Amino acid sequence: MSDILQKLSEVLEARKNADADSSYVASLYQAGTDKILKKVGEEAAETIIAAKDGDKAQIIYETADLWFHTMVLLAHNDISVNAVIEELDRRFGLSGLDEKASRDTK
Ligand SMILES: N=c1c2ncn([C@@H]3O[C@H](COP(=O)(O)OP(=O)(O)OP(=O)(O)O)[C@@H](O)[C@H]3O)c2ncn1[C@@H]1O[C@H](COP(=O)(O)O)[C@@H](O)[C@H]1O
Repeated sequence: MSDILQKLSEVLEARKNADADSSYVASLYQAGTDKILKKVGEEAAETIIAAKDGDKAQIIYETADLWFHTMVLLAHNDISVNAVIEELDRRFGLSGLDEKASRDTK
């Protein structure tokens, strides 16, 4: 895992014991799943708009917001970022078309 994802994961875990008044992440945990999901949805929509506009800097900025809020969602569900990385690793080299074909025959 990249160093920043590892370091951010550790901060997100530590924020489970933080005060919502002094931490944005703690305030999301305190607000609960619906608030976190709302932020994930908003950031996904903003990423889509940036991509439609063809603004590369804005796509990077909004994708960082989206990844960050997705990581908060994972942490809130006690799922490590490594679990997602392991899933991507498991899929590595398996064509999406082949994977879909194997599902369609089941
Ligand atoms: N990477 C981030 C990060 N990316 C985005 N954001 C925040 O996510 C929010 C994005 O929401 P919006 O752009 O919609 O802004 P907003 O209108 O203020 O949000 P709402 O009031 O609608 O919730 C902003 O408040 C950003 O500051 C982040 N907040 C924190 N981090 C990381 O998380 C760490 C812990 O943060 P705290 O818990 O606040 O200490 C920080 O040190 C950073 O490393």
